[in-house]
Amino acid sequence: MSATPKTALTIAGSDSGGGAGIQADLRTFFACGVHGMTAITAVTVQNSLGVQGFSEVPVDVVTAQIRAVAGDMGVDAAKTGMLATAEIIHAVAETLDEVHIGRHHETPFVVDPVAASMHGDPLLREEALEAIRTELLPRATLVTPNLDEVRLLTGVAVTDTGSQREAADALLEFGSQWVLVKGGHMYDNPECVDLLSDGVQYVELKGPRHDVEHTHGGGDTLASAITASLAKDLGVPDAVSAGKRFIERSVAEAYPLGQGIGPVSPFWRLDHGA
Ligand SMILES: Nc1ncnc2c1ncn2[C@@H]1O[C@H](COP(=O)(O)OP(=O)(O)OP(=O)(O)O)[C@@H](O)[C@H]1O
Ligand SMILES: Cc1ncc(COP(=O)(O)O)c(N)n1
Repeated sequence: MSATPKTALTIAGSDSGGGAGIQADLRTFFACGVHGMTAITAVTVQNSLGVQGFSEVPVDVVTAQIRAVAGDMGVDAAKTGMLATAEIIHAVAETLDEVHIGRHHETPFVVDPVAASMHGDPLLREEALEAIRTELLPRATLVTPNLDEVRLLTGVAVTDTGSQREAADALLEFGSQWVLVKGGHMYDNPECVDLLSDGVQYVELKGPRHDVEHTHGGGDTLASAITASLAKDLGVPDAVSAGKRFIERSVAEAYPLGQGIGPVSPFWRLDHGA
């Protein structure tokens, strides 16, 4: 018998292509050595060319999955990805309080405010943005938006590292403890600069910008790697630094798959032998 590893819960949508969503989260948790658990919110029909459709999971089944694992196995850290509707967000927020997950409890909670796929296909109903602002962000230990999500949530258009700081301040107004404004979409910057802040500290995490077109699942992989480190009791700045190193290697090792955009790869962390 082995020692029980730390546990991480992802509340997100399934990607049939295996590169993003629940599948990206689980393979990242595995590569980071934590036991992954899931509450599936929606089933997408998706491949490397985009999202062809999705069906939401009934709200009571979403919340029952959270209660089932939290009540029995225990959760050391949790994250959200695709939540699809305001109704699901509302129910998830209430259930997280019930099982003591979030910034006002002991268990850290990362919100990746997924609004659309990288192909531009919507994964969140428009009216649900307000539920993310008012119900999820006040409960978040950390929120990890990309630049499109920053604009949707705050109205701030980030074009450079100066406006990244303005966006971080605007996001913190909604009540999360920390924000990470991801800079992957600042394409004219030769580096990928993500800004982490709690309103007191402003930390720029810099890495090389790899010249790869296959970055599907990059945001999910980063948020999951951070969640795995939080589950292992790292503080937020250390967990985010570890996550940034993890995604930088995973982008460098991304592979083509299908006719469109292939996934980033956490396989580098594993033993490639045999
Ligand atoms: N070409 C790249 N080379 C290295 N790191 C990258 C590259 N593109 C993105 N990153 C990093 O990957 C992470 C995700 O960033 P991004 O801003 O692209 O988020 P996202 O849009 O949610 O991701 P995606 O849509 O790919 O799932 C960030 O840490 C970012 O700096
Ligand atoms: C189920 C699900 N969750 C999240 C994403 C975002 O990932 P990406 O921005 O790489 O398309 C996705 N495409 N599908």
